[in-house]
Amino acid sequence: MRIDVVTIFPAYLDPLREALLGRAVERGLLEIAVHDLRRWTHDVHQAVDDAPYGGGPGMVMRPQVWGEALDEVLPAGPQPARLVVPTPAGRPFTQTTARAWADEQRLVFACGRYEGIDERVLLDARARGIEVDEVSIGDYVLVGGEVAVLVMVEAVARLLPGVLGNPRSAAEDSFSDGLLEGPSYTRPETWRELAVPDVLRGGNHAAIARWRRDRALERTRDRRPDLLDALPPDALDAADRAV
Ligand SMILES: Oc1ccccc1-c1ccno1
Repeated sequence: MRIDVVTIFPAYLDPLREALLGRAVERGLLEIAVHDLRRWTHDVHQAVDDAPYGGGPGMVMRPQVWGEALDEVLPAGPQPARLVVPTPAGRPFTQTTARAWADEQRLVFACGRYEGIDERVLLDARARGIEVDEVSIGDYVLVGGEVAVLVMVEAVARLLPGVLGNPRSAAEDSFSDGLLEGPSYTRPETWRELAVPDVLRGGNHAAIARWRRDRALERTRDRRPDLLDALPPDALDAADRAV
């Protein structure tokens, strides 16, 4: 997969070169290119924004600059690329989104700032046959899209073959079965007079699986009842419903 990010703050994306993602890039599992949007300005001030039509606070990012940038980064014509625009007004980005995007050949992220990007940039991209997703990483407002891109790129990249050391990690993490993951423990057996649950040390794999499922159901019911409501009717068996 190739990922392109267009931003006025390229250094914000430096964490993509670190740790797990950095190693994935070095191993050729992933290609990441970060582009400074100001490269496509032509004025001495490298202006990327202007006052909003209709008035109101803040500034809007100029279509000319974004249009030239995306013309270069996302050439015209049918192509297996998806343009992702993080915005508080977007559809929710979820693990389901991450799984779907992990199958894409190319993802291009447009980091908006200020009051956002002129709407015509997205209309023009769609008119050029490009899939455009406006997505939100949560119900809160950031200063710009860069942090949202870091979140989404990590969520997608960890699902790519070979990126995680153990593929079971992605298959068994939270949301993989529609539930939140339950509690985890490691050595020592007792720490500050707190003991690891006996069942986890007993070696009975069926009992361990049941215990973990029960804790996941309890946690999901307590913290995210909406996820339980969204499960398909046959997702919970009688033992689950008894929890
Ligand atoms: O609040 C934002 C500002 C700019 C770009 C994205 C966001 C955002 C907020 C939540 N998800 O994305």
